[in-house]
Amino acid sequence: MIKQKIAFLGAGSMAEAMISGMVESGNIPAEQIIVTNRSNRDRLNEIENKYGVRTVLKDELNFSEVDQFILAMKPKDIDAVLEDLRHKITPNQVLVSVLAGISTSYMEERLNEEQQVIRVMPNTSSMLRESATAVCPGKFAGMDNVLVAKELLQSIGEVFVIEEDKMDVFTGIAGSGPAYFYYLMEHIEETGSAEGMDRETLREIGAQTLLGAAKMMLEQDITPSELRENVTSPNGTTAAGLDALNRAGGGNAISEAIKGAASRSKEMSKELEGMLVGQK
Ligand SMILES: NC(=O)C1=CN([C@@H]2O[C@H](COP(=O)(O)OP(=O)(O)OC[C@H]3O[C@@H](n4cnc5c(N)ncnc54)[C@H](O)[C@@H]3O)[C@@H](O)[C@H]2O)C=CC1
Ligand SMILES: O=C(O)[C@@H]1CCC=N1
Repeated sequence: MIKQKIAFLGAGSMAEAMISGMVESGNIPAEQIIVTNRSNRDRLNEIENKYGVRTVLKDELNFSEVDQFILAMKPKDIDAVLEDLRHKITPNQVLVSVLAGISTSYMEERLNEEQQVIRVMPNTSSMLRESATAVCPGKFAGMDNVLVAKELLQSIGEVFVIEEDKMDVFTGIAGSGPAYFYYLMEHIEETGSAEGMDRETLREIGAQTLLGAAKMMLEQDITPSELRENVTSPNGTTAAGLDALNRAGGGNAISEAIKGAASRSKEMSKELEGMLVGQK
């Protein structure tokens, strides 16, 4: 059971997915989770009523009672948040950031000396405790706090400790990844309904097919290529489908999606730095 007190700075969709999974897991009591935003009390009330966590506006937060802050605002708001936190936090407190594209050094440089920062990348499947989450400690993060952050994140899915230079591609694969599968499902529904099937049934069929394939990959000791070959009879339907997929550039499209998201992630800290220079 996690004993630390956690405060979410930000109460949007990513924060809610994490809160939901954490509370559901029972690994941390809801009363040890405090959720804040800038001014939207209705949203805080909604979160409080749904999950039983404590909520306050950010300016009402008692900073000294918090062990780990989870930064869950948009990347564009990071400078204002760090400027505010710099004056309020102490070196024994930890900042866990879910922000895409914002490096640990970007945050460390804008805080007081030797502040503990941990960069993480969950995804919205946290809500069902099925996230694939990356963790990457900054250079001042203490091992005991990294372990607590890991334990917290394990309550919302699988955790992968990775090096920071892999964080952008991880974001392209797993942070943004659910959207690619939803996009795939949108096309499955579109195509099936054009053939006269109803969308609700198609959603179940598509999702079950995806879930089955995901479980085969996780639970069988076989590579995806071998699994694909096992589905593909010579001169059969799968061969025809894969051939059409290749001709339409399916494999390349997936690579390009990951590279596009990763390159956007790389760009984001730089863009913020550019914005600051531009303002001077
Ligand atoms: N949505 C997703 O699938 C994922 C999002 N992320 C990251 O999570 C972060 C949040 O994303 P969303 O939840 O989608 O955004 P969102 O726009 O839904 O939520 C942002 C929240 O931050 C609050 N906020 C802004 N400034 C604040 C401050 N100074 N103090 C406290 N709260 C403040 C806003 O009021 C809002 O509640 C982003 O940085 C994103 O890169 C990471 C992984 C996946
Ligand atoms: O689209 C974004 O920037 C965020 C980060 C990963 C998923 N959503």
